This record gives sequence, structure tokens and C-alpha cells, in this order.
Amino acid sequence: MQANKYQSKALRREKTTLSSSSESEKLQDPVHVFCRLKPLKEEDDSSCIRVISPTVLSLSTPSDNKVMRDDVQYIFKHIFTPCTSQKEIFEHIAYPLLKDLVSGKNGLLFTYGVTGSGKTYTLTGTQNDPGIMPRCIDTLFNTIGPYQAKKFIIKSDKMNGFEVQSDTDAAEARNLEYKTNLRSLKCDKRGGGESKHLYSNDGMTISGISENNLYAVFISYIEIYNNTVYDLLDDTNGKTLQSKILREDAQRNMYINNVVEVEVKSAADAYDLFNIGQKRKRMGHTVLNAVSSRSHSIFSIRLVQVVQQLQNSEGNLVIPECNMLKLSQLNLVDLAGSERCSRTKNTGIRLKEASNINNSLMTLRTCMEILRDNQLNNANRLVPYRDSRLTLLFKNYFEGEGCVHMIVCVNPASEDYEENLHVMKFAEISRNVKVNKGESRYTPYRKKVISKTITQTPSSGKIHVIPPLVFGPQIPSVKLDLENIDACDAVLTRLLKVLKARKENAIAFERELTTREQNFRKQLIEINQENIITKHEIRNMKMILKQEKYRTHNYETKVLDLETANDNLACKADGLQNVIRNLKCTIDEKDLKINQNLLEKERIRQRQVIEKEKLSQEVDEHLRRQREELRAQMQVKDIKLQKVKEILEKEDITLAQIKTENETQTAMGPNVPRTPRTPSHTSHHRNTAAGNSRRRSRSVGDVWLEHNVIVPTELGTVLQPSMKKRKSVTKLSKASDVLNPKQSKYCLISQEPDMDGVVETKLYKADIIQTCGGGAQVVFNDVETLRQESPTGSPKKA
Ligand SMILES: Nc1ncnc2c1ncn2[C@@H]1O[C@H](COP(=O)(O)OP(=O)(O)OP(=O)(O)O)[C@@H](O)[C@H]1O
Repeated sequence: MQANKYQSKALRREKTTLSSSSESEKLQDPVHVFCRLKPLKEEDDSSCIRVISPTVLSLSTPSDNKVMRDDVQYIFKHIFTPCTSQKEIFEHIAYPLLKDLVSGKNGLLFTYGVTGSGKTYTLTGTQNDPGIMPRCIDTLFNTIGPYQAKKFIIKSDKMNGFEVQSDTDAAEARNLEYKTNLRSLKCDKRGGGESKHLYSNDGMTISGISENNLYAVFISYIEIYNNTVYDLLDDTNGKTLQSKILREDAQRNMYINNVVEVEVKSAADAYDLFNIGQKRKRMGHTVLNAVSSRSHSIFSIRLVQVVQQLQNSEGNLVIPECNMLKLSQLNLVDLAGSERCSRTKNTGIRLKEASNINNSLMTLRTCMEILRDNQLNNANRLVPYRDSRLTLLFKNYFEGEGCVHMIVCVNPASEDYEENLHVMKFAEISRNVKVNKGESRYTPYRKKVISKTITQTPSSGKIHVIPPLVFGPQIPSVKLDLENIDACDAVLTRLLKVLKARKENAIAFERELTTREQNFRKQLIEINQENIITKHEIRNMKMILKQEKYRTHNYETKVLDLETANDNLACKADGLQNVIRNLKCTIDEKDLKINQNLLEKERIRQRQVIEKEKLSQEVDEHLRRQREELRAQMQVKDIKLQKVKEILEKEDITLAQIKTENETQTAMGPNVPRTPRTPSHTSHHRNTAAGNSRRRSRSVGDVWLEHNVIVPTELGTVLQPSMKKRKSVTKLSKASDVLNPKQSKYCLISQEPDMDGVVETKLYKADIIQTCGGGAQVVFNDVETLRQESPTGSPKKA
């Protein structure tokens, strides 16, 4: 507990100093994106990719594609053509990461691409042509082989950290493992029962490692299947794999809770573990790849270094009681391939897998996009790591816990064009993401000291020291001088005495032995009783332990549920934050639109005011013109009325003349011929054939009062004014002429030649309206002009 406190305090200090130093350096590296082209199935197969230079390739639309696009060029850190060997790939891409691992830095290497494009081949390879993973293992053990700590000296603390054990504890653990392995061998189970699958080792090493350090390698192998983490090295005893949860350690690094980390001492051990995991990994047959990975698999190599060693008195190196552990990790990630269902024709479980694979790859892409945007635009958008276990697990790497290398595997065949387009775009995005250069991570440790067991007597509880039994005085050597009897006597007497003393001792011993035997028996009985009691206690303790385990299990399940719920809530919170952000964006957009609408409205209002003014001006102008026209018409009418008036006045004169003439004729006698009226004479008034005029009036039922002020000139036309019922008068001498209620229409007919001498008949039409006072009002409302023109001289109606 104390040690833990010490550790965490020291760790916090360590983190602060490290971060401040890293901040001062502020070194950033982009994600290194490499491209590996897979060989075409047949040499003459058409390819949609053209390599332009070692870093640039061009993607062109196949001729049979529905949509034709322009050729697009993509840049990579390096492009590996189909002829590139596995060794070259390793040396170029993985070797630098392995060097980082040995110098204490983290690394992440993942393969990305369409299903069947060669991701697994690049990472694993074959027995004779190993891929990146076996080469990493071999090179690592070729390098640190002689400098490894004894097994179990360094032990995982199950919280993403490590601790150093005492030699005795480590020896005991080794012993236990040995016995377990023996048992496993007998049962022919995993471990010793596995056939060791060795890849060819080309003896490559990393130079410049610290030879004073002790090294320990730990392997873990997990998969993310349908967005759930499974430990491929979990000892399941034949049961299905249990899901694991992701946690954050004290330094906010993500790790898999309770993941099995196995310490390996040789490359063969590591391959064994890989093979065990490989058998459990979810693979499946699809149309595009016979052995297709249905999950993302992560093979992690953790290297722990005890920074310093001390020399003991004999000159041997020993691990100091407390110092620093240097931790580093290399993750080799084989992502499942992106798939288009239209091509794979997956159904059922394969379809669900494909959808989960595509979702997690989509989240990876989204994270990369947002990271890039945040970095390019200095923005602070939330990166949705939590949307997928894959991105959540590697969150620290994208936030600067180590170098990130990505191999984009590409099948250049034309049929993969559409998928390759997406893959290239993802590569383009990733290439622009920058991550902080990883720092070596140190953890302080305090060596655990084992307490020695002391044998105690059950009764007293004290160490019972049994005195040694001494048989008595030594038997003297007897030398008898038979010539000297006295001397012989003395010797024999001394001998007798010694023998007597020894006999007494022997009797005492016998008594002592009997007592001891009794005591021993008593002790045995006590021990036996104690044993029975202890056994009973052990049984009880076991039961309690079982109950505690059960409770712990329940607690763990609850914790797991709570953590899952927590994760879900966090996801929801992230989702809601996204929704809030989107809503804010929508509100901003709407505000903008409202402002635009207001501006538009104002513009329309101003335009309307201008148009209104224009319109009112036009209306005023129109009215003015109409008024002028009306005035002109009125003037014309006035003139006409004036003419009518003049005609009427002239008629009175004419009538008076006629009367005078008649009177004169009467006085002269009936034989005096009347002076014929020449057309020229009458032309001024009625030299048109009013009776020949065509009729426009349709009022059939009206009774017309036809007022012929003069006798109209006969024009010989058949057209006559349509006045069916009419009463013709030449003079309005009586009021009754007009007041007759049957007469409703009045028509004054006049004839006169115009300027050209053409006779024009004018019909001035009016309504006769009876007034309430018994009178009548004649309202003129129409003037009908009849004109006859004839260019040949014969009169013709116009
Ligand atoms: N560079 C290469 N040289 C030779 N063969 C290759 C190469 N790349 C891939 N292959 C072969 O292509 C086939 C499919 O490759 P692999 O299984 O590695 O694809 P994958 O991308 O991992 O597919 P999935 O995403 O479906 O798991 C394998 O038979 C593999 O041997």
C-alpha cells in the first residue's frame, strides 16, 4: 500500500516532468503512410494503378466503369511495388519501430485495405517468407537474448504496469510453471503440447542496446470482433471467450482490463502464443478471400527494461531494491478488410460482421478526419474515439504516445477500383495527421521482499530447541601392562568407573528418550489435532473464499455492467454533444438565413416603394392624359352641340322662310312651281341619304321620334336607319311631340357635304327621359355618321 502510494506520487511527478520536457521540444511526426501493391492474379490483368515515382501513384478509372473520373495522384511515404520482398517491407517500415521499442518508445503499426488485399500476408507472411510480426520477434530476441531477466522477476501488476519480484518469489513462480507445464504435457493440452511453429530467422539484430539493462518481453494477443474485445490468450478451459473492457490507467493510458500478458523468453515461445491466438481468431470464408479476417487483431509486444544493475560482492549483477522500469510497447494491428456487400454477397452473420467492420473503419476514418481538421484549422472538435473499441484503444497513440505507421495494402486490379478510391482517400487524410513523437516511459518500482516462514511449535509458539544428547565420558583407551599388575588394576578400575557412568547415562538416556517419545507423541497428537482444526479452518476459509470470489465476481460483473453503461452514456453524451453542435450550426445557419431574408425583405420593400412611386406617377400621367382626352372629347362634343344648336336655330329660320314662301305661293296661286332645292342648297344640312344609312341600333321595341329638320337628299341607297317604329316630324312645334310616353328615343338627322364634297349624314341620337314634373328630358348619347364615298363617282356606302 505504502509502496503503491510512493509509486503513484513518483509517477505523477514523472509524468509532469516528462510532459514539460516534451512540450519544450514539441516534436511532431505525421502518420507514416506506406502503400504496398499486391501482385495481379494474371500478368495481363488490367490494373487501375500506375506507379509514377517511389512516393506517387496515379489511380485511373477502368474503361468499363459506369462513372468516368479524372486520374488522381496520391502521395505516400513510400510505395512498395508487387516485387518488393517481405524483408524489404520489414526493414523499411517495422525495423525503425523496433528500434524505438528497444529505446523505450511506443509504436503502432497497422495494415489497412480492402478484403484480400494482403494485410495478413504483410503482417504474418508464411513460414518460409515471414512477414513483419515474426521478423520483429526474431530481431528482438536476437538482440536482447543474452540480457534477459530471469523469468518472473518482472511481473505485470494487472493495471497496465509492472513490478519487480524477489528472486525467491520468481523462483517459486518458475517452479509452479514448470509443474504446470509438466501436467499440461501429460494432459497434452496447450503450452508444451503445442507444436512449435518456427519461422526462418535471418539473424538480424538491433545495435546499440544498453547492455547493463535487464530485459523482459511480454506478449498479448487480442481481437476486436463486432466491436467487442476478446483476449485470444485467455485460458478458457474450452468455454467461449469472455469479453474484456477497456480502462484508463493512472496516466490516462488506455489498456485492456485483465488481459493475459505472457512473459516469453524466446521467439519460439512467442510464436506458440501467436499460434494459440491465431486458432481462436475469427476467420471466415468470403467470396473475395478464402481465409478472411472477420475481426481486427492486435498482437502486442511489451518490452520492460530494468534500467540499472548493481554488482554484488562476488561481482555478479543484481537488480537494485528500487529504481526505474522502462516500458515500451509495439502494437501490430491487422485490421479486417473493408468490404462492399454488393461484391462479397455476404448474408447473415457475415453481413453483420461486415457491417461492424465497416462501421469501425468508418469511425477510424472520422477520427483521422477530425484530428486533421483540428490540427489544420486549430479547431477543437471532439474526436469520437469512443464510437469504436478500435479507436478508443489507440486513442493515446493518436494523441502522441508514439509513432504511428500505416501500411495501405492495395490490390491494383481494375475490379477493386471503387474500393481503392476510398482506401486512397483514407490514406490521404491519415497522411496529414500529425502525432507527437513518443517519449520513453519510466515507472519507478520497489522490489518486493519475501518474508521467510519460521517453524513454530504449535503449543508455545516459540522455537523449541532440543539439547543434543551426550552419552557420557569417553571410554579411555586401555593398555594393560601384564608385568605390572597394579597398573593394570588402576586402568581397569578407571574403565569400570567410566562404564558405570556411561551405564547410568544410558539408563538416563533411555528415560529421556521415553519422555521425549511421549512428548513427541503428545506433540504429534497435538499437531494432528491442530491439523484437523486447520483442515477444518481451511475448509471454512475455502468456503469463505468461494463466497468472496463469488461476491467479487458479482462485483466485477456489476463493475463491468456499470463500465459498459458508463461507456454507453459517454457515447451518448458524445452523440448528444454532436447533436448540440449540429443544432448550434443549424441555428447559426437559420439566423444567417433570417438575416438574409430580412435584408431581402427590406430590398423588396424599397423596390416596392420605388415602383409604387413610379406607378403613381404613371397613373397620374395616365389620368392627366385621360383628362386631356376627355376635355378634348368634351370640346368636340361641345362643338357638335354647338353645331346642333346652330342647325336647330337655322331650322327655325328655314321653317320661317318656308312658311313665308308657302304663304307667298298661296298668295301667288297653286300653279307657281316650287323652287327646286338644289343639293348645294341643302348640302350644308342634310345632303346625305339619312334614310339610306346603315342601321346600328338594335333597339327593336323602341319608338323613335325622327326629327328631319330638312327633307333629306335621296341617295338611292337601300340602307336605312333601323328605326322600326318611328314617328317622323320635321318640326317640333308642340310639346306633345316629345312628351308622348310611347316615344323613348329621339333622332335628329342632318346632311351636309364634307370638305371633299362627299355627303355625310349625321344621326344625333338621344334618350327621351320622362321627368317627374311631367316634362321630358332629351339626353344625347350617340352620334352616328354615315358617309358615302365613290372613287368612280357612283355612290357607295362606307
Ligand atoms: N504481396 C503479396 N504477394 C503474394 N501474395 C499475396 C500478397 N499479398 C496478398 N497475397 C495473397 O493474397 C491472399 C489474400 O491475402 P490476405 O489474406 O493477406 O488478405 P487480407 O487483406 O488480410 O484479407 P482480409 O481482410 O479478408 O483478411 C492470400 O492468399 C495471400 O497469400
